[in-house]
Amino acid sequence: MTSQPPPRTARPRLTTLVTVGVAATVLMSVLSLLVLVDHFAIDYAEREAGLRLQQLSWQMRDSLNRVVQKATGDVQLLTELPQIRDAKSPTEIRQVLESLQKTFPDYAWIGLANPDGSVYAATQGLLEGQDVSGRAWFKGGRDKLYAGDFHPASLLGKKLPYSADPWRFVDAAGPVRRTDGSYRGVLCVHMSWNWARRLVQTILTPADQQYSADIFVVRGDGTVMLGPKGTEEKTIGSTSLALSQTGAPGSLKETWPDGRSYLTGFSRTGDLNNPATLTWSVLVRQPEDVALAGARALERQILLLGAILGVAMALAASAAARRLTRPLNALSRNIEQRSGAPADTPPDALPPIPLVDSFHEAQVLSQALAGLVRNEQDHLGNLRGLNEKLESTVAERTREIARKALLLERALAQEQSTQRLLQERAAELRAILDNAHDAFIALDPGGVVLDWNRQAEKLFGWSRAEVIGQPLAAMVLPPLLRRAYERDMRQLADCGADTVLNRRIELTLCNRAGQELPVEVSLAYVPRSSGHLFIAFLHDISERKTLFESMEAMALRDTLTGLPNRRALMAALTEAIQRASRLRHSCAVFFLDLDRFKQINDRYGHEEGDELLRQFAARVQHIVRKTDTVGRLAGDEFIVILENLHSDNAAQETADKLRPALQQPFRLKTATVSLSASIGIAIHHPDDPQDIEMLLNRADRAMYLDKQNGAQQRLLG
Ligand SMILES: Nc1nc2c(ncn2[C@@H]2O[C@H](COP(=O)(O)OP(=O)(O)OP(=O)(O)O)[C@@H](O)[C@H]2O)c(=O)[nH]1
Repeated sequence: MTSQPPPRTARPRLTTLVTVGVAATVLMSVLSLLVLVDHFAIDYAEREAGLRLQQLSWQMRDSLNRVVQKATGDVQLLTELPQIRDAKSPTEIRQVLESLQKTFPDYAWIGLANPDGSVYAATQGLLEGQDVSGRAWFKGGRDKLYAGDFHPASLLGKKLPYSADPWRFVDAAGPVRRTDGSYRGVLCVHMSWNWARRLVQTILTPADQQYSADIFVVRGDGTVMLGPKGTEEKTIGSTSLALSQTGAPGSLKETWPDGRSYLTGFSRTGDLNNPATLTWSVLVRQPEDVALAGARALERQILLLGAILGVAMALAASAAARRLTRPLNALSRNIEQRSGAPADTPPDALPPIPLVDSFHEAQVLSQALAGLVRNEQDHLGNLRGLNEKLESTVAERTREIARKALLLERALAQEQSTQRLLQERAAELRAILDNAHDAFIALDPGGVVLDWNRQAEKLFGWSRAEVIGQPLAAMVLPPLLRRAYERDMRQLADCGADTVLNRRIELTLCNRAGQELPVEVSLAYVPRSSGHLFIAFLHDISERKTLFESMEAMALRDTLTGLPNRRALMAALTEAIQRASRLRHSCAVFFLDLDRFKQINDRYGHEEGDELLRQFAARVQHIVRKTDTVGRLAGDEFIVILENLHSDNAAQETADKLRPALQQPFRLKTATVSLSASIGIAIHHPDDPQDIEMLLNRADRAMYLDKQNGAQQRLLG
């Protein structure tokens, strides 16, 4: 049998694995680098941009603060000038104001209002005589220096020359007092907002403008005073605005209402507690994609470089792997050719394993394979030899097994026949047991019933099913015998043999109804490997017992009179003298002999003689006490045993009672006869020797004397 090679599953080639592995490694490295760049470079770029925007915001804030400071400083300077304080005419004041306006053209209007609010003097005479008492600058500048927030021009806008941007002002005002201390009025400068627009141009470098940086100057109410086109004088709300209003400078990334993400630097101008300053939020924003453009470009370059590097490395790895696997492939092809060759190809006809020397590992592998193939051929040779030997051994064993199988088959057939025979024997035995006249009981050594035939069912009244498995003692033994039975069974089980085994013994058992049952038992012991067995055959001997008892009774009775015979009389007399000694009473024996009985026989025949004897016996029995014993000794001789005598006279008295009674005529079948009986009395006292022969002899002798006396009396009479 040739073993099939395991099915070949499709596996990737080494070249593919190396190429993919190198490409994946490079890709992983590039991706890791990208993650690092993203984490550090983008973060760095974000922080740098935020810092730059924050600095721009500070620059703008400082510039705004400076201009407002300058305006309030100029107002303070003017209010302290004597030409203003003590001027006699508006012209004097106008000259001073206009000369200041020339130095700073963004002062669109400078004027002095009287305490009642009418403009006293102003640059270019604008608004002179007009009432400005309602203006914020007038109210705020009456007592102290005051900076007025961004507002549109009202009256003045129409009087000032045309401007591309609408006129917007920021005011600075302060009180003017004459040198004598009297109140002169309020001086105000309207500063055009254009200066702030210019400021943005100076602060934002061309580079910042190119990168779309925007500056917002926002009033406290959120109105944009300065910002990119379209945003001015509109209200905005952003996190950076809210943060800047707290006074803390900083930068953050946020999404503006246009939906774009911006980096925003923020700060706040002025001082909330100083009315001579203005508090504005300065926000400088730059789109996030513009701010981080450098870092993103770096990211793309790395990705591109990584891709090029990956492809290059993968190609190089693929080439290297192909070069490495070439000798291995040659070896594989050779091995496949060898494997595909028919099984009976002689080893010399197979292509030899080529020795590769392109690199060390391939060289070692080819040498190892060549060695392996040599070893395999050697082993194959050995294996063939072993296989042939094994086949011959197997054939021999197969023959042996076939022979043994045949023997086994015969043994089985024999066994089956023996089994059948055994079953037949068992059936026969069962039939024999069930039809046996005796009851059959099988017991285990513990006295538990194992078998119980039909006769046993009849005898004891228990069915076979009821007693199998039950202890025998509980079923058939009278309670008094159980203990003795259990002891005997133990002895039997211990010794295996006993006096009761293989002998017939008589026992009294009881049946289901509790009636005693005399049985004759023969018990046998059967030693067995599966547990010893006691078997018992029980024969009901009730009838035999009854017969025996009646025979025994008959043996002790006189057949003619039914009285105890001689044998019974001897036994009764023995017991009577024993009782007399024991109870300390006297007893007496009467020896009765009919007188001339022979004549009755001779005259009337034997049957009439028998009848006379029966009537005589009945008459004696009738006269004495029930406890006294009357028996026939032989022929016409009778014995009466009187017990429990209180005195010797009592015996005589009984004899005296008997005599006349016995002399009464006896009615026979053919005649009526009268006769007498001679009575001899022998008394036994408690201390007399217990000798019944002697006692009877004494009574006999007394009877003989009595008979003689009776004969003499008859002769004399
Ligand atoms: N009918 C009858 N006669 C019996 C029986 N046994 C003994 N006899 C007879 O009884 C008679 C006894 O006779 P004896 O011993 O001479 O006594 P007897 O004739 O009475 O004479 P005495 O005793 O001397 O008066 C014999 O004739 C016996 O045959 C019996 O069973 N039936």
